[in-house]
Amino acid sequence: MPGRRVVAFVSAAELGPALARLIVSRAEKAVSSGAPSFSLGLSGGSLVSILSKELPAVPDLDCSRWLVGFCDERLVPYDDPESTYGLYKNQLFSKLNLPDDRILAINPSLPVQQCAEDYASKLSKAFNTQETPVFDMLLLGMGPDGHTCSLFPEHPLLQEKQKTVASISDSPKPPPQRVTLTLPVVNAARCVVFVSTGGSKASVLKALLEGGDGPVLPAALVAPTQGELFWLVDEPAAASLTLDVERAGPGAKL
Ligand SMILES: O=C1O[C@H](COP(=O)(O)O)[C@@H](O)[C@H](O)[C@H]1O
Repeated sequence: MPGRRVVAFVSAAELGPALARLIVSRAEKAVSSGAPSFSLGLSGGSLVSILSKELPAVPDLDCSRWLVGFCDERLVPYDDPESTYGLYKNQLFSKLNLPDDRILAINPSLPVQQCAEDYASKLSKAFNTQETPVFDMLLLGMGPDGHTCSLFPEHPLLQEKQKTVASISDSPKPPPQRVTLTLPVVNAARCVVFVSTGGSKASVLKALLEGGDGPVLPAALVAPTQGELFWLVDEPAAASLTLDVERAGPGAKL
């Protein structure tokens, strides 16, 4: 795929600081271009601990102009260990100078469909548009089944073209009720970064990046129309790949 960069790091410990540098560089680019904010969409899962370790370690990081949303979220109270917002609030946001009103979170007390509509209207307001919001950067994970956000293999939500945010009540990965950005929003972003680490991702990563039998995996449908696409992986995840992969050393700047 033209423009896609697949970058392999020896370990997740080397990948983390490079990811933090990439976020900071795109934040500086957005802010210096005169944009009112740097809009960043976070995913849950393994990204929570990577970001919670790496971002607070960036010297003098100024997040006062960041606008942070969620690529997907589980419909559980904030104090539930499955709440992505709850995890970031405790592990990351409390360590950054990120004002509360710059964080766009779901309202988990609403029924799931209303919750998705409510989150969509928060995005519309924050991005000041009735059209597709364009995030400066989205950070995505990929499950071992090839799902990303809460977009699962062979699920009808993969066909969603109108909504910016959708609800799902039958997520194959618990908890079953979630809200998720849709593919049109993901593919409108200026920069999309997948982070995939560990040997459990090796076979799906190969199928996804090199093609394979079976239905198209949700993560393979991520192809930003104008933006950059990065796959940051560690050696265990990259172990089965035969395509050309950039090898990055410590201190790599992307
Ligand atoms: O359930 C989810 O899983 C994916 C992938 O998580 P990972 O731990 O395999 O990286 C995550 O991106 C998504 O936000 C989350 O809701």
